[in-house]
Amino acid sequence: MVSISEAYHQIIKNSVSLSSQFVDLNKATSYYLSEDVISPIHMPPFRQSAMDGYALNLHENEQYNLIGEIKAGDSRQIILNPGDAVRIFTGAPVPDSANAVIMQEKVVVDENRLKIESRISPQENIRPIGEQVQLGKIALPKGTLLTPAAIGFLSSLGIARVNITRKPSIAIVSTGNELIAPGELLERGKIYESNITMLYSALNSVNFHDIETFRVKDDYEATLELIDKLMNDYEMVIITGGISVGDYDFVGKALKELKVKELFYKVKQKPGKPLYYGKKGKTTVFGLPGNPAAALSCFYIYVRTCLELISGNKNHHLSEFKASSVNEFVKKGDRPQFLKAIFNGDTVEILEGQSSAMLQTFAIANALVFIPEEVQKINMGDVVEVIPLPV
Ligand SMILES: Nc1nc2c(c(=O)[nH]1)N[C@H]1C(S)=C(S)[C@@H](COP(=O)(O)OP(=O)(O)OC[C@H]3O[C@@H](n4cnc5c(N)ncnc54)[C@H](O)[C@@H]3O)O[C@H]1N2
Ligand code: MOO
Repeated sequence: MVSISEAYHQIIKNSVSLSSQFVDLNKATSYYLSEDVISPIHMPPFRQSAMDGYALNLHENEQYNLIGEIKAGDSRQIILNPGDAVRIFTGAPVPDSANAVIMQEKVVVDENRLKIESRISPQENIRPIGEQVQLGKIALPKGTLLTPAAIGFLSSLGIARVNITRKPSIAIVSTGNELIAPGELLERGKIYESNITMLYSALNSVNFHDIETFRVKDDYEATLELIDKLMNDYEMVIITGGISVGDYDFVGKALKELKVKELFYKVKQKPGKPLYYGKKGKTTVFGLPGNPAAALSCFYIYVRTCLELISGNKNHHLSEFKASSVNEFVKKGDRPQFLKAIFNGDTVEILEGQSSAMLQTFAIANALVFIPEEVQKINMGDVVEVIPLPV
């Protein structure tokens, strides 16, 4: 059995970025850049007006001669002498001979004469060439998450394809004779399968979509055969159930037989003690406990960390939040615990019903509270560590 920090460290040590691939920018959302993007242009590419108003060649006096107009998209240069003004609009190119733009609200216009009604400084309301980024400089560094803002920014530089770190192909497997599908008759001893749908949804919620699902009975040969095939066909295999010590828990035995390198098995934590992590060739395998709430906790803490790292995220942190508890909690046993909770920014409520078989509490939680090994009791007002959950 390893500690939580040893387990986490093993994941950090063994999770290597997948290969990179060029994709169209409109397919790149939520991927990480696999290399620096160098700007192919100055942005903005020309001196741009930041306001609708008048471009001026400043002089001592408040009176200007209006000599023309420049709209957004125009390319012509107008030459202004000191005391000249041109009508200009937001985004239009400011003539080289103009040195300020005044908002139209701050002038009075009479035919071709213009009087400015407030002080104006040189370069006011002009966006200089390359203000955001200069040609040849790093626009976004390797490892940047391609959010809508990042995609928009790259688009503004005329970039249509980007080199991203790939995300893994993922197989989710449920094990168990007791599992039936929705619509099937709920005979005594059976339960509806929920881990596959839950993990599928959890993966989608953190932007992983290349997923196939599989079911296997508590049968050693069938388990061995399926895992063997999946380890060859997928880059990540997430198995739920059959990883504990019962006579019909065949996952550990199959992984051993298949010579998967065990990086850890069993973590001193609650829930999720029988968690397994291993690798064979290009494929990572997690054996999650069958108990649904334990499986989901392990997903958020360990599987997601691994997914982020192999997908090129260099800055993944589980939690940077602290909040004061609005209630008391007494820990049973000495294992560190991840507790389902509701976090509202300053305070956090630890929920009733923490059993690893219960999903109802998890369904209303938006965070996990971490209780370290040495803490036995949380008092009202104690500051605790909070891990927010993705929605
Ligand atoms: N003698 C011991 N027994 C157990 C130990 C132990 O240390 N010694 N650990 C317990 C803990 S902690 C956990 S967690 C479970 C984990 O067991 P498995 O990972 O082998 O999971 P199963 O036995 O297959 O199932 C456990 C539980 O979860 C339900 N389940 C499984 N798969 C699904 C699914 N896809 N959808 C919904 N529910 C599922 C299953 O029916 C069981 O109720 O072991 C303890 N035992
Ligand atoms: O580890 Mo189990 O998940 O405590 O019930």
